[in-house]
Amino acid sequence: MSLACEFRLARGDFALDARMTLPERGVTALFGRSGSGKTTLLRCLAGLERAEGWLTVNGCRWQDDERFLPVHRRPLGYVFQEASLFPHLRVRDNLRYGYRRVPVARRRVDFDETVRLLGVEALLERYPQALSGGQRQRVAIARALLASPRLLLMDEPMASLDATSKAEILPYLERLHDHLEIPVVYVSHALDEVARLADHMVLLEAGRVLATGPLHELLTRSDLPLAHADNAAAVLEAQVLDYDAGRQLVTLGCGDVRLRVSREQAPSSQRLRLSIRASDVAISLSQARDSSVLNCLPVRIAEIDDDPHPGHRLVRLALGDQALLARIPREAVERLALVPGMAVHAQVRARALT
Ligand SMILES: Nc1ncnc2c1ncn2[C@@H]1O[C@H](COP(=O)(O)OP(=O)(O)OP(=O)(O)O)[C@@H](O)[C@H]1O
Repeated sequence: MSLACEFRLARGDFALDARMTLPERGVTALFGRSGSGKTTLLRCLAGLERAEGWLTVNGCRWQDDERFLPVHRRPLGYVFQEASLFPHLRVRDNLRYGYRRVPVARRRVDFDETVRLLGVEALLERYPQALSGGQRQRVAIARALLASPRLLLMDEPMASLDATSKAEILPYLERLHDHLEIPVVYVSHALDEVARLADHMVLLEAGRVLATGPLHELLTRSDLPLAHADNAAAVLEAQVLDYDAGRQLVTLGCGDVRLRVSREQAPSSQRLRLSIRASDVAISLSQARDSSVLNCLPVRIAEIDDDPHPGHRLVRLALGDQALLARIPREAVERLALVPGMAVHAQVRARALT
């Protein structure tokens, strides 16, 4: 366990009352609708807000009833919506600024490696005003990492970017999973972004933690709002097993399950994250061999729930030890006499996210 906290804070009508424990590495998404308290909680972690409660990071007490480590003494990186680089310094000097302030013995990152990780090698001699929004954010992230933080906080780092810049920066953010050995707390209210980047999730509602856990679990829990969203989707981690170049078809393994995805090439990383939208899953009683859908998987019905669209029902399906969601017409549930516990087949259109 690497980060645990409990915070209470009142701001006008709003009250934060949050307790959470985060894993020692990986990206945790702080997710919730606007005004649920994501930024406030992030600011409490940073010491920018003086909440009541306590915070332990990596075994060190940063805050409790007796002590309060001020923001400048907390070894953390903070990336804001808008990159705040020094305009009068070249990228290289912006990056060196935080790096040099850390004594050599306490440095945990290599300058060149971090520059490569964020792909900013070619930008080092430029000034911030000569960078695109996405490039500025990559420099801001590199600068935060070069200060050897024990915790990286990111507050909607893509919120001010257009779609092209978002697409450009996403692969770099994805790389953070594999390379960083510190917890990353990532604020977002975009489900698609979270599905792509996060490993864990803390779901906030009106200042309280509604649920916390692995991303794939929270996305498919029918007692939580995510499963009922219009773009509800399950996320699976899969490994490339085979690539048929002629047909541009990748076969992926996810536990004992085999899935196929159309793709122009198999990724060199060999690991893929798949998103399977509830609206892209159909159910059949037998294995449909005369369907154009690439995947027809044996599954078991775990739960049938109401859906916000009254003509539909939300069906949770157990696929090995993973879960899928299917949004299917109410009429089909009746006609096929679907009930929990039943073995059926899921016709699945999967999208590779990476
Ligand atoms: N200084 C303050 N004084 C009064 N109310 C505040 C103050 N700071 C934040 N709030 C209120 O606290 C609530 C939580 O705000 P916060 O910015 O943490 O939410 P959020 O989930 O990050 O929202 P968004 O997604 O819109 O950024 C909001 O209702 C906000 O109006």
